[in-house]
This record gives sequence, structure tokens and C-alpha cells, in this order.
Amino acid sequence: MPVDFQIPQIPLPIRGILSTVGPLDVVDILIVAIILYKIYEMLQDTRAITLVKGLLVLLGVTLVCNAFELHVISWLLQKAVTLIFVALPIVFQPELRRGLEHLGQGRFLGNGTLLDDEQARSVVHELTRAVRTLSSTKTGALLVIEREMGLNDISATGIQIDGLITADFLLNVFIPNTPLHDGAAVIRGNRLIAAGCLLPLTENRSLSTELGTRHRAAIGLSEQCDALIVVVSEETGTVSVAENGHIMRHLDTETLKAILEPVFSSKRQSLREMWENWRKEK
Ligand SMILES: Nc1ncnc2c1ncn2[C@@H]1O[C@H](COP(=O)(O)OP(=O)(O)OP(=O)(O)O)[C@@H](O)[C@H]1O
Repeated sequence: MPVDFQIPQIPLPIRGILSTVGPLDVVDILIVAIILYKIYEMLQDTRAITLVKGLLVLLGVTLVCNAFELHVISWLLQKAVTLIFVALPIVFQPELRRGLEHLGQGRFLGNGTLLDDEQARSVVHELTRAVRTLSSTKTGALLVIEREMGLNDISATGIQIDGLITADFLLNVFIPNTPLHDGAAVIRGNRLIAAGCLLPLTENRSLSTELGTRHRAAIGLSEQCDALIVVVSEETGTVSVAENGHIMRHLDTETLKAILEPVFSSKRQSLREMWENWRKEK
């Protein structure tokens, strides 16, 4: 028996709205949706997301109060929301700075040093060799690897060096009770550019209490820029890597190598080369 199937009719008011939507409106809405999603992605796992949720609740309550014409409460809430918007840039200065830096940083525009395949392989080999020894001898170390965002402000807090990276050189830097061992060493390309540098501490309160200031300094810097930070614990010898506000702990040499390889890889270099060639041609 044939089934009588009818396509449901779109209600008249919705049809009215749809008839006014053009292709440009669809593009407009898509762009706004992408921007909102990117903002959400940026704020995810940061202190700011809790505040955004609080703000949304406050806005919701204000709308409800307006609808019920509770004039005094809605006046107070409106003032509170305005005050919060003024306070936002002050309270979330680090997050804002990071967001704007992300915006301004094209993949090609970084100021790291170009490495060819051989140099990249060598620096990863020397780094992993040094970290393995530092870990087995329980020598505390903090190694900051610069990526697209320049770290001149961080390296300026320490002692300027500029030496080719070798495992022995790195081991020398972190020998306890020597002038350079305290603080972080900064790596740009295959060179150690500074040591004894001061990093900003994270204010994340949900971190394990096992993590002392060395690890908190690594997470703190990774919240503010795209650097990769390797930490060797003086207490336990464990190796960790901080990136993007997160820390991966208890890494073995193979895992560390797998993390480091793409950081120094030549794919990034070829994009840079494309950019530099394009600039030379201009
Ligand atoms: N803000 C900072 N910037 C750079 N280095 C720092 C900073 N704070 C601490 N450090 C380094 O960490 C050392 C202190 O480490 P602490 O024992 O407090 O941390 P930890 O995370 O428990 O590390 P570990 O497991 O090695 O003991 C300092 O001597 C210094 O070298």
C-alpha cells in the first residue's frame, strides 16, 4: 500500500524571515560564528572562561529583570555589567595580550632562526641527550624553546650567551651552585641565547600541589606565549613539557624527542623560506 508522505509546511513567520536572508547574510553569520568559536577556543581552559560564564548569567538575569520591569534591580545590574566590562582588560591583561599576539602572528612572521634538516636533527639529539643526563643526575633545569613569538623580553631578564647548543654545554649551564643554573635557559634555533632568566609564574590554582615554582614558572610562560618549555625536576628527575598553559609530566626520552622534532622541523622552515623568498622578490 503506498504511504501518503507530505513534506511539512514551513510556518508563515519563519518563511517571512527566510525570504529576507540573502547569501551575504549567511556569510556574515558564518564569520560571526567562526569568530565566536575562536574566542571560545582561546578562552577554554583559562581563568577567563569562568568569568565569561558569570557574565552570561548576569546578562540573563538582567534580561529577566527587564522583562518583569524590576527597574531598580535591572538598573543596578546594568551598572555592574558596565563596571565589569571596564575592569576586564585590567584583570585579564595576560590573556588579552596572548590573544592579540596570536592574532598578529602569521605562521611566516616569526623571528626564530632557520634550521636545515641536519641542524634540526642535531639540536633535537643534543637536547634530548642533555635532558636524559640532567634527569638521571636529578639536576633541576628549565629550557625555554622559542617558536613564532619572540622572547627578547624574557632573555633580557638573564645573562646573554649566544652559543651553539650541545649536550655538554647545556649540562654545564645547569651545574648546581654556578651563576647560570638558577632560572631558565632560552633557546632560539640551534643557539642558547640566554640563561638565568626569570619567567612569569602561573596563577592557576587548580594545579597539583606537587608542582613547585620551577614547574609553575614553565606553565606561567606557556600561558603567555607559544614557547615550549622543558622542565627537569631537581627533586625527582622527572621530565615535563609545558605548552599552551598545560603540562605533560613523566616523559621518557622517546616521547620528548617526538615532541621536540616538529618544533625544529624543516616544514616550518620551508614556510619561512617561502616568505623570505617572496620578500626578496618584492
Ligand atoms: N619564576 C621563575 N623563573 C625562572 N626560574 C624559576 C622561577 N621560579 C623558580 N625557578 C627555578 O626553580 C628553582 C626552585 O624550584 P622549586 O623546588 O621551587 O620548584 P619545583 O617545581 O618543586 O622543582 P623541583 O622538582 O626541581 O624541586 C629555583 O631555584 C629556580 O632555579
